Amino acid sequence: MPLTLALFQPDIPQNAGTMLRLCACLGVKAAIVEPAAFPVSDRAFRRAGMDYLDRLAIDRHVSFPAFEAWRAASGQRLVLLTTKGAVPHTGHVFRPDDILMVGRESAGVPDAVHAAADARVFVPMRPGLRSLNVAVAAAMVLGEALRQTDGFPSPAESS
Ligand SMILES: C[S@@+](CC[C@H](N)C(=O)[O-])C[C@H]1O[C@@H](n2cnc3c(N)ncnc32)[C@H](O)[C@@H]1O
Repeated sequence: MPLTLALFQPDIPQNAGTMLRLCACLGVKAAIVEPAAFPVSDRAFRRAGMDYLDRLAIDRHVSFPAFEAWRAASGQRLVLLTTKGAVPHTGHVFRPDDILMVGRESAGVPDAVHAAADARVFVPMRPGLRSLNVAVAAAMVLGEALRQTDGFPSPAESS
C-alpha cells in the first residue's frame, strides 16, 4: 500500500488543490477529513489542482472519529506534521503505508488529533519563525518518506 497524505479540515482551497496535485503526481493516496472550508467545486481549488484532480481517488471522511474508525480497520500509522512535533522529519523512520496528516492553515489540529497520532514530526526552522506553508511542509515530509521507502515513481516511467 502506498503512503497517504491526509488533509485535516483544509481551509485554503489553493493549498488543498496544490497538495492533491502533488499526490496525483507522486502516486500518493489522498484523504480529506471533513469539514473542509470550501466545496470541491471551488474555483481556486480546481485551478490549483487542475486536471490532476481527475487522476486521483480521494478518500473523504465525514469527521475525525470516522477517519479513526477507518484507520483502526486498516492498521496504518498516523504521522502528524506539526510545528509542535517531537522528532525532525529526517529522524523519523517511515513505513511505506504511513498516513501523513497536515493540519489547518488557521489552527493546526486539535489536541485529540495530537493524542491519536503514532508519531509527530516537524520540519526544523530558524528560531522565531512560526510555520511553513502547509503544502510546502507536506512536500518536504512526503519527499523524505518516499525517499526512505523507495516510493518515488520509477525514473524510467517519468520521462
Ligand atoms: C500554517 S500551519 C498551522 C499553524 C497553526 N497556527 C498551528 O498552531 O499549528 C499548517 C500546517 O502546516 C504544517 N506545518 C507547517 N510548518 C510545519 C513544520 N515546520 N513542521 C511540520 N509541519 C508543519 C502542519 O501540518 C500545520 O498544521
